[in-house]
Amino acid sequence: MRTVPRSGEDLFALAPVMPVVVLEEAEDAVPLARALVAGGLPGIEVTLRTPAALSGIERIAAEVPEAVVGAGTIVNTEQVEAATEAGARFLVSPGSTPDLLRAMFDTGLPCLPGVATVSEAMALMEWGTTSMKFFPAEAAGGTAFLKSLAGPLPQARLCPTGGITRRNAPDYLALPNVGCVGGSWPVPAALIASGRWEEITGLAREASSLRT
Ligand SMILES: O=C[C@H](O)COP(=O)(O)O
Ligand SMILES: CC(=O)C(=O)O
Repeated sequence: MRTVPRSGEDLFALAPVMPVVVLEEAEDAVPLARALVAGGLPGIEVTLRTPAALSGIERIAAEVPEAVVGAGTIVNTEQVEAATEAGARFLVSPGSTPDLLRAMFDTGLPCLPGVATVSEAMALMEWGTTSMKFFPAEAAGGTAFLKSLAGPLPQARLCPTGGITRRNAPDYLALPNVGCVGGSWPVPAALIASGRWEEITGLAREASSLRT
């Protein structure tokens, strides 16, 4: 069944962890997505950091209807267009600039623009959104930053990413302003490169049971 996320909150509701994928080979996209879905992680962020990323998004969107594939590491307006054309169902950026935000929101897709400061979170709320990525989470203050942010900006809901591990993820997920966490730990490059899909399903299963 195809799930259609309409908001950042819908993305947060998919699973406690959003795997952040760096795809070297487009052929790996479909088995990887199937492995993640089988482990309970249907929301998948494929970062636009490799030449294979857009083709990978296209393949997942076409062939794995149970997955909700989005594009990450969007840093310019051309990538917004390319990701949308490839069939991305949500858009993620590591940071926020006015031109990028306008292009992302114009698509009508759910978006998680990146913030690392209080002013950036406030600027995003002026755009009318309370759903955002907190990047780079560990380097920019981690759980202490999020606890402080919840005082003045309790409406902001974030997906911390960058330095999250299976060990510190529960500390983030316990916070009321964390919608989900993002991380590469369920999708290690070495396991993808050697096609060890069952091991990835195992990591995904462990990640998907982190909360509740
Ligand atoms: O830049 C963000 C990463 O792709 C995800 O962060 P991580 O590798 O620290 O989990
Ligand atoms: C940090 C992240 O998720 C991104 O590169 O979009």
